[in-house]
Amino acid sequence: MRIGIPKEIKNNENRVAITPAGVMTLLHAGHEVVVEQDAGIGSGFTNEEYQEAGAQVVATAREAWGQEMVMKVKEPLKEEYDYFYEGLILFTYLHLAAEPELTKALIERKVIGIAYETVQSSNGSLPLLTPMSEVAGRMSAQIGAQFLEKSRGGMGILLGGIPGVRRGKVTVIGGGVVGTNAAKIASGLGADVTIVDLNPERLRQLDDIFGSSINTLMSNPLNIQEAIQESDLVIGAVLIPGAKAPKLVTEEMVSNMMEGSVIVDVAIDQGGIFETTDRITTHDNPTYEKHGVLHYAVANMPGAVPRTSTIGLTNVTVPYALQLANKGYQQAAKDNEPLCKGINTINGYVTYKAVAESHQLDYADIHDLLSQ
Ligand SMILES: NC(=O)C1=CN([C@@H]2O[C@H](COP(=O)(O)OP(=O)(O)OC[C@H]3O[C@@H](n4cnc5c(N)ncnc54)[C@H](O)[C@@H]3O)[C@@H](O)[C@H]2O)C=CC1
Ligand SMILES: CC(=O)C(=O)O
Repeated sequence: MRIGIPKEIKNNENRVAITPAGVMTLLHAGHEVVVEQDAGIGSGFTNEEYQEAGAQVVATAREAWGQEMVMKVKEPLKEEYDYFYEGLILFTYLHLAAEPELTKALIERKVIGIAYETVQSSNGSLPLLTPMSEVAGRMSAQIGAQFLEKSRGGMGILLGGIPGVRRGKVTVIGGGVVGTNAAKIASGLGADVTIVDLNPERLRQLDDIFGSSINTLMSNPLNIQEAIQESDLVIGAVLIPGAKAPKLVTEEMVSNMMEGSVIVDVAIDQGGIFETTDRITTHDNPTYEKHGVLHYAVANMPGAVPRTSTIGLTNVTVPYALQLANKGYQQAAKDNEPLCKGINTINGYVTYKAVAESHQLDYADIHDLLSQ
């Protein structure tokens, strides 16, 4: 199969969908890889390294997009929809529940859209989301700590406090991969951390992992309201796979938060869990203020640490890309149920229920379509 790797064009998105090592893996299996010029530069991989690994380096995005399968990092932007064609296999983050126009474009052009974030193992884990959630979770505590500084717009709190001065309070809503990694870094910085989750079993696991160094709370509106009112930093880390994020924090709750406190809504890529995170921000202009609270809502946080993120991402995506390329997407999906769950659009149909529900579109069962 011929596999194209375009350069990412989102604001400050320096990741790339494949490393030279990944190119070699695909080449050894008999495939061809076409990389857009400078696609890897932001992650520290030169055109020469891709050529030495056996890739063809091309001058334009159109050439990279003109292959049988395209691997990317971020969901395509409007400028890229024009490259879609019937039968293209697009393997990337898609976050379609929060992207009505992209969903429409994929359906109209009959693209086979396979979303990294909905590839799901039988134990419910999301293997192609996990490494980026680890990165974003760790970053969220660092970023929150920075924006609490007075010069960055925050109230001037040091998360770890000092002897004689109280530590900062951090509430993390959602105790999965992002939440756990946020809590690790925040408690490492010395903050007083509370994790809120809906799943009692997950709360038990968190209690086993962290012991008495963090607090756990059952997710309900009252607990959330009380926890965030006294928090300096609140991190949004809830996910219902494939679905639009639930708005768990109302505007009224935000209006009762302390002046100069900070919200980092990591779940913004699925629409965000705060009523007040009503827009996506960029690395260039990452925050805005509402009700005296600083809001950070960047949807590609790992793009800021591209070297770590690209290697972490491609470690997990390349084995799946290899299956798609070796067998074709139909057989690969039939043989591998977790990969099958990644298929969100095919031949003009939406095959991920939560995406169809988000946009009131008809849903088609992928298994029925694959057996036709
Ligand atoms: N902004 C960015 O750059 C990035 C964003 N993300 C996003 O971060 C979000 C979280 O991802 P993961 O941690 O990997 O997901 P996960 O599936 O590991 O964790 C989600 C957690 O939310 C909990 N949850 C569900 N409903 C809840 C509720 N009503 N109240 C409290 N907790 C609830 C679940 O029990 C689970 O523990 C996703 O939207 C993901 O796409 C991930 C990486 C980068
Ligand atoms: C998960 C995602 O969308 C990202 O890493 O940018």
